[in-house]
Amino acid sequence: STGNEVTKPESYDVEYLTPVSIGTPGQVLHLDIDTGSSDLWVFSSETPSNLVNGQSLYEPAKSSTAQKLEGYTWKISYGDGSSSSGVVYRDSVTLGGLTVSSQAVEAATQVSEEFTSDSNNDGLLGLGFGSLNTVQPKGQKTWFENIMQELDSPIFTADLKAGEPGTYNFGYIDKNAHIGNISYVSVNDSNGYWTWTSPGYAIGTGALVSTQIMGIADTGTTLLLLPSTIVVMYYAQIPGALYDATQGAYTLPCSPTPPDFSFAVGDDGQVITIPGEYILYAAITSIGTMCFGGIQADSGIGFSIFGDVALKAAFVVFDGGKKRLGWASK
Ligand SMILES: CC1CCN(C(=N)N)CC1
Repeated sequence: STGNEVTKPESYDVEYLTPVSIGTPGQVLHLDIDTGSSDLWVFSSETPSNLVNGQSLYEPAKSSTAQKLEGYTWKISYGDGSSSSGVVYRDSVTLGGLTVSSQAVEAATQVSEEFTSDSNNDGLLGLGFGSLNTVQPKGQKTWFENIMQELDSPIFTADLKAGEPGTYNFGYIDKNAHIGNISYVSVNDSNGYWTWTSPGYAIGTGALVSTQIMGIADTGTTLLLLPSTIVVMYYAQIPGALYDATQGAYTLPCSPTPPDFSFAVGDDGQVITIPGEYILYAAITSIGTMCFGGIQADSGIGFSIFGDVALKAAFVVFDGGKKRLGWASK
């Protein structure tokens, strides 16, 4: 089988939300598909109403196929300091027309302020590796791990776009969605993420700098987080760019358009070029002409993060069968 689903950007492409149907009859929630985590959790009838602010709720009591996993709990915290926790059901979950009949659905009984204030986001659907799943006493498989063997090919692809809807495909590669070759690189899943190593980068029209950049392909992170040395080099090319200690981030003039940023993939010379305009992430209102940089340092994380700023410049194949990533321009 194969499937596909449209995913829509929130403002500033901060995240992309995808319709997912849970239970019988189907309850449609809009979830943040996140290759950097491995829990499928949702706002629910068990989320205290003071923590709910417009989100759609999963109501297991209204699903004839919901089964409570008695004594099972989950608790997760994300890179940005947000967190959630709760209880666990098994129920039918359909994404892109593909149904997993018994998927662990984690119902939130607690969510942090960041989630309460994000009224369009009804929860997360993790597509990292199952080793990251937080359910106790037994970790649960992701939706992709559960559907994989039904798929024509054990893969899914991400085609995120700047300021417009993109697509997640399951089980096949849409040749019309990419330009030129797909270059594949091996994935080390030992930390549960889609971890790979880029062999180098280029700034603007400059020559490729050969250096290994180990990072994760992460649809759930908004920006491109790279080693500080590279980030300093990039913003040094931009008059007026500066590290704003109050924001804890690099900022740059919103005009002119800054240089493109390219990263290499594989040993066949493939590069993915991020247009400079993607690096003008958002205007910093109080200062007016200054913008928040779409490239920031990965300090303290231990690896780089190829988040949406990078992913929306590429067609990316997440190959669960061969544990590899494929990158193509589009
Ligand atoms: C290493 C961190 C990357 C960002 N995260 C995520 N996409 N869920 C959390 C983990």
